Amino acid sequence: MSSRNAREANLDDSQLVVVANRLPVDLEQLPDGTTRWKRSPGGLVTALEPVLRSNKGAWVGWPGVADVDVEPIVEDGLSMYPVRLSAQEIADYYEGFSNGTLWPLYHDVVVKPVYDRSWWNAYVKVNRRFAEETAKVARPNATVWIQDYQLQLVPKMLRMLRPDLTIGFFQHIPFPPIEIFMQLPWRAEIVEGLLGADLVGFHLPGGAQNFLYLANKLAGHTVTRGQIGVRSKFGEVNVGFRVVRVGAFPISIASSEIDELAKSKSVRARAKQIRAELGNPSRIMLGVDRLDYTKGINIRLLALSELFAEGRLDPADNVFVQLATPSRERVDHYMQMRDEIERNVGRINGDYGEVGRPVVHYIHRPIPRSELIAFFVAADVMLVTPVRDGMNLVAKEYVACRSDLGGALLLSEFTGAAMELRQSYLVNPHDLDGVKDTLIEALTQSKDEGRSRMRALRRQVLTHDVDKWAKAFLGALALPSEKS
Ligand SMILES: O=P(O)(O)OC[C@H]1O[C@H](O[C@H]2O[C@H](CO)[C@@H](O)[C@H](O)[C@H]2O)[C@H](O)[C@@H](O)[C@@H]1O
Ligand SMILES: Nc1ccn([C@@H]2O[C@H](COP(=O)(O)OP(=O)(O)O)[C@@H](O)[C@H]2O)c(=O)n1
Repeated sequence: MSSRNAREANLDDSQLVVVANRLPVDLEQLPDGTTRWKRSPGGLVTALEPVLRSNKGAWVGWPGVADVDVEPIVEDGLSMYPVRLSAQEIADYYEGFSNGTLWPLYHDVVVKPVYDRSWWNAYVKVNRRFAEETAKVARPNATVWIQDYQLQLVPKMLRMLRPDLTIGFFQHIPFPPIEIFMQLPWRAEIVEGLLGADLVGFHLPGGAQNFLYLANKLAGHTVTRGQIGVRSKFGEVNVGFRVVRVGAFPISIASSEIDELAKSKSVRARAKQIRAELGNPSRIMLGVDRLDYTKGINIRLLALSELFAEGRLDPADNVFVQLATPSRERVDHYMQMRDEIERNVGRINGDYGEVGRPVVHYIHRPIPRSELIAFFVAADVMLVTPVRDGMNLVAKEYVACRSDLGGALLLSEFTGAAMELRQSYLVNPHDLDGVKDTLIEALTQSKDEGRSRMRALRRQVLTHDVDKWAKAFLGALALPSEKS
């Protein structure tokens, strides 16, 4: 990594500043006391890192560990400005309010959100720190792009500190139905916080529409009435002398880069080797997720175990590989879910595996990108079964890897990706019989059916990449916003 201290660099970069809870790299403290940087988990980083590197911008975020002072660094044209968080702030702001309150609330209250006033106070305090750090880094009249639910108060706080800036906000998780959002004791503060931006973006028109309604109901502003489109027909909120635009911008991946990587000889060879290592089964099923209760991993396991039990799938000839990145490991619901998943993996292998031939292969650690791509190339059916997901980039990555037009994508209707990937095998993850039947359909599809579906899916993913997403958002942010 060719890095140098950002303060020594010519800071031409602070014209575009991304502000996100995490930096794209996490500082890892090794047992011998030394440290090294590793890639941060999750789709936000997957999507934004290539955009920012090519724009030579700056990134303000937490370096992933508590109580460390890290100097700003420049790496391959990207300047990174670490925000220090204490262990208590991580517990209250990140694990608490962000992931114990907002995450479940915004994901259809799939587990019960906790409303804790001290977590809220920490959220306000940390959001203020992010706003202050950003105010120091951004050049005069710069564009600042704030990311996600952890930082919803930053737009307003930053506008108060730096009225010269153009401020965009993008929400990477679903924006919930109004009646669910109304549970939040601090609902008006969140809506007011977001309205500090010039443009508030969501993956789907539905989320944008919900927010527009709340801007009127909770904050009392006048708003436009028409239906919001995809990258078009933005809604508008009149906030004093300003107009705040509201729009839908479905995020994506660096499609051609992944397509190229997946076509490489080394990845093809590794995919073959993976199949051989798995005992050359006739079908490989794959799941790739952060270990999160929204991802519906247990639904897959349950569907599989019932199909084995009913004799509709032969455990001697079908394997399932679940690659799971550790995530939010100190949050209660995540600990419970991990225990449950690991119990189920053990049970299925106990019931249907043989010595040296498990039916479920479960990896709970991050794996290198090229290895992940080889798994996508090897998989006959990709299982993406979240009960709710903002987008789900994994589904798009799988499609980008299948230039051979092989494979099948089984996709939950409750992901943002389902709006675009209509030719996948769509399922309602709450309907277990439906999931089982559709899985059998995907496993037994004819070659022609599979090729025709994959061709259509690839057309979508390759023509709508992350660059298009960023350009659409930044283009809308650059539109003049004075009241006419
Ligand atoms: O930072 P963590 O707490 O470890 O979590 C990782 C990221 O998870 C979430 O990702 C979301 O963004 C994706 C890209 O837009 C989207 O495809 C996915 O549906 C979302 O769940 C979270 O929103 C990020 O802030 C986290 O960094
Ligand atoms: N074991 C895993 C699982 C996911 N990932 C990556 O993490 C990202 C997950 O993004 P996503 O949009 O599907 O979901 P979130 O984790 O952001 O909620 C994708 O880019 C995956 O390729 C990984 O690198 N290793």
